[in-house]
Amino acid sequence: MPLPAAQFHDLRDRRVLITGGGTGIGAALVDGFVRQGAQVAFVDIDAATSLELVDRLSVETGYRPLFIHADLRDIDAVRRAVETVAATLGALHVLVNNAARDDRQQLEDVTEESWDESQAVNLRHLFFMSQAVAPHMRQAGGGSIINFSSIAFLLNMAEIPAYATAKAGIVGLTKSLAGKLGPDNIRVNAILPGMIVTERQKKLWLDETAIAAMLDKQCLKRSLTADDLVGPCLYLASNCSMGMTAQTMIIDGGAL
Ligand SMILES: NC(=O)c1ccc[n+]([C@@H]2O[C@H](COP(=O)([O-])OP(=O)(O)OC[C@H]3O[C@@H](n4cnc5c(N)ncnc54)[C@H](O)[C@@H]3O)[C@@H](O)[C@H]2O)c1
Repeated sequence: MPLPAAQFHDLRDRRVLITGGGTGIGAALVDGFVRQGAQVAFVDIDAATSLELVDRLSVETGYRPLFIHADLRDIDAVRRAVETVAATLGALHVLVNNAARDDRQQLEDVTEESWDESQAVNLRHLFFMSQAVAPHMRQAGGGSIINFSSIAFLLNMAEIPAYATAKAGIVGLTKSLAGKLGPDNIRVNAILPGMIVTERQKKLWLDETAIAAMLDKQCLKRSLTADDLVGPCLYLASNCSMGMTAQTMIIDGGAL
């Protein structure tokens, strides 16, 4: 199903930073913000795929998003990325904290190291990204931070104890940051996707049986794709949602 070509005119020239923008939902978001005429930067650990995206968008739209190759588990690299974006594009208006890695693990196999690794890749950088962008958003007169959580933490899924904990933590983080940053006109909201059929999901976890089981739960009887997240994210970034902060938006085809 093609995306409706909605334009959020206030997003033109807005400076936007997206984490994990190289593939999956993040790549659809980079594409979506570029097509709004925003100035887009993204961070990813996967340089090859990210540079392919930059080249494709450059050919298709004439705009080259700024790609920063960094590992978000490294908090110094997180801070450097924000400073690079601010120095190159100017003070940021929008941060989309999207990067994550939904590794499966059995209860008995979780170690202290694997637990900390999961929180580092799925939770910690969202706080430090937000901390680093807040002064730039204040300078810009306000901003919007959009944190990607997941409905997975509400589904009693046995094989993702650390990931589910991180995704639940993102909702708490969103509400705390919204309370702190609201007086500076910085809004903070979370998106909880349901089953989104991306290349990685198809390769690792989503066989026909898993897709059929989720479609059975959904009200909408089609698989959602990365494009289904673009409109909600643009809306949360735009002033169209200017009264909305500290909220969670569930995009799951009605699975919950
Ligand atoms: N796909 C789904 O079904 C689904 C469901 C619920 C929530 N989500 C959430 O949506 C967001 C995007 O998911 P996705 O399915 O597109 O994931 P994905 O794995 O396809 O993409 C994640 C991106 O983040 C990057 N990344 C991972 N670790 C990184 C690191 N340490 N440093 C820098 N970049 C890193 C990856 O290279 C990749 O480009 C995630 O927060 C995920 O938890 C996805």
